[in-house]
Parts: sequence; C-alpha cells; structure tokens
Amino acid sequence: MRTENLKSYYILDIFGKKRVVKAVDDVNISIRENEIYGIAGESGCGKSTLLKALFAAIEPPQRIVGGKVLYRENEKEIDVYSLSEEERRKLRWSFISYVPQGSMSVLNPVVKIKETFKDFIESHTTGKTKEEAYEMAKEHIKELGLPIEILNAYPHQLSGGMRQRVTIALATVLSPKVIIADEPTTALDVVTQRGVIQLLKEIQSSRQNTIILVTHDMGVHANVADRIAIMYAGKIIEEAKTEEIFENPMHPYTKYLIFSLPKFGDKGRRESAPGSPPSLADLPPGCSFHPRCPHAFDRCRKEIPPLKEYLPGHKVACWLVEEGKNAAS
Ligand SMILES: Nc1ncnc2c1ncn2[C@@H]1O[C@H](COP(=O)(O)OP(=O)(O)OP(=O)(O)O)[C@@H](O)[C@H]1O
Repeated sequence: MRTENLKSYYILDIFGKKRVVKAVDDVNISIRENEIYGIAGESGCGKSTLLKALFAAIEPPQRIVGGKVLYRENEKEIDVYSLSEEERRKLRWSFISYVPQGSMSVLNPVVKIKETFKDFIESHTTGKTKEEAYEMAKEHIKELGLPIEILNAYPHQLSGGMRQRVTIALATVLSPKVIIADEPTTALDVVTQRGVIQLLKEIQSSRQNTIILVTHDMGVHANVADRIAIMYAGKIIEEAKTEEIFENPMHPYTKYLIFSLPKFGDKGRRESAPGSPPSLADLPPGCSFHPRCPHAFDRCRKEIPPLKEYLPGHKVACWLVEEGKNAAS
C-alpha cells in the first residue's frame, strides 16, 4: 500500500473561528507486501490520525484535504477515497483491519467474547450463519494458540494481555492483507508486551500479510519492525530499515529518540529533545523541528525540507543533511 501526498486535517469551528490542525501533512509512504512497517514519534505528532486515514475510517472533524491512499488488491490499485462509503466499508476488516489502542473499545463488556466474534463475523461477511461464524472463531483461536475457553469468558474476566490478544484475534479472523495496529502494547507490562508482539509477528510470518505498527516505544520497533518511519509534527522526517535507523540516525530528532533510550548497565542520564512539540494548528515556518534543534541554521527557519533519499533506502527531511553540515549527536 502507499500514500501520495496525503493530507488529513482536523477542521474545527470554535465560536465561528476556523482552526486547522494539520495532523497529517503531505505524507508519502510506500509499504511492501509482507513487511512490518513501524511508525514512531512522540504523543500528538499525528500517528493515530494517519492510521485512521489509512484505515479509511475518518469522521468529522477529521478530513482528507489532499492526496491519496492506495491499496493493491489482485494486481489492481484501489484509490480508497475515490470509492463510495459502502465500498470502503467492504474493504475494512476483510482487507484492511485495525487493532485499536484499548481493547475495551472493541470488546463489549456485557457479552461473552464468542458473541462478539459471532456478531463481528456475521456483519462483515455475507451468508454466514451464527453457527458457521462460531466455528470460524474457534478455528482461528486454536490456530493462534490461544486457549479456547476465552470464547466463553466476559472481557473483564481476562487479563489485559489476553484481552489485547483477543482484539488481535478479532482483527485477523477475516484474514486481512493489511493489519494496522495503534499502540497495541501500551499499558501492558514488559513481559506481557513481549507476548502480544510475538503473536503479531507469528500472524505476519504465517499469513504473509502486511503490518503497520504504530508505537512511541522504540524498543518495540527494534524488536519487530522491518523498516521504521519517524513522524514529527504531521510529517515523516526519516525512514529506513530498522538496523539502519538505529545505527545511523540522520535527523537530529531521530538521534534524540534513539540516544534517549536507556541502555543496559548505563546509569547516566540520557538526553531527550529539548522543549516541546509545536501546536499542529500553529506550526513554525520552515522545518517544524527547528525551534528544538540545536543545529538549526537560517534555511531551517524559512524552508520546509523535503523527505529525500540520501543513502539506499534511507530517507531524511533535514537541511543539515542536504547541506552536508553533520550534526554532532
Ligand atoms: N478529534 C480531534 N479534533 C481536533 N484535534 C484532534 C482530534 N484528534 C486529534 N487531534 C489533534 O491532532 C494531533 C495529532 O493527534 P494524534 O492522536 O494523531 O497523535 P498521536 O501521535 O497518535 O498521539 P498519541 O500517541 O497521543 O495518540 C494532536 O495535536 C491532537 O490534539
């Protein structure tokens, strides 16, 4: 799947005054089949907004104000926002699916898990009876190696980690080609996190589908992602293979993200980026990171740097890189 100059804004009317939050601003990504593509960046940089746009599930005040979201299905490219709402609805869950941040937003607390599965399968497929849907759910739960008894449980009877696994099972039961996961491990302890990530990895390798994984946790990305995109203030500012991002980060913001990670046996304080991210409704001119960048020079304050490939497969949007002014890390 890929995007072409995708722009998705929140257009708000506050007491007659228009406010535009540029949460996804000119994003071009190209995700391969069978890959795990990680998207990282601090809170509020637009990650969830981008995912909602990719999942074709946007609601006002979010709008697509420009660009395209394109999926490839049977050698044909589908331009998601040129489809009717009904055609988009058909694409969701069976072709593109979504694992949300909190499991409770998809699991109904007052019904057993099996009922959620039956209703879900029934409403997103045609001509399946409740009984067939139940069989399909049992088969899928077994295939994922999850205990079959969970189907008879209510969500509150399961641990947070198991609930998240159930959410993943639900999102994958119709064998989607693309799975979009939004912070699937946030709020889980480290050991549980590992299990949930392992499950996603297993699904990807056995079913050969594509996973787009959003998390602010660079440690999780290091473990699972094939490639990583770093997002800052609504834009992708760096993209490369995972090892390359960790070994050779080029954007000063990426360097902060990576060098602020705690290292084993290291007791010293690690530096995170100074200051705070800009308001997406009132972005600074030029590079959005320039007010926080210790290496910013004149051009950074005036012109927006384009995302450009400097090494094979390694793209960066930074004037320092363009002008060969190597930033000390
Ligand atoms: N419904 C909304 N109306 C107006 N602005 C919104 C809305 N939802 C999000 N925003 C704004 O859009 C920007 C991007 O938010 P988004 O949730 O996409 O970021 P994020 O990177 O996913 O952050 P987090 O990790 O905290 O979820 C933020 O400035 C946020 O305040």
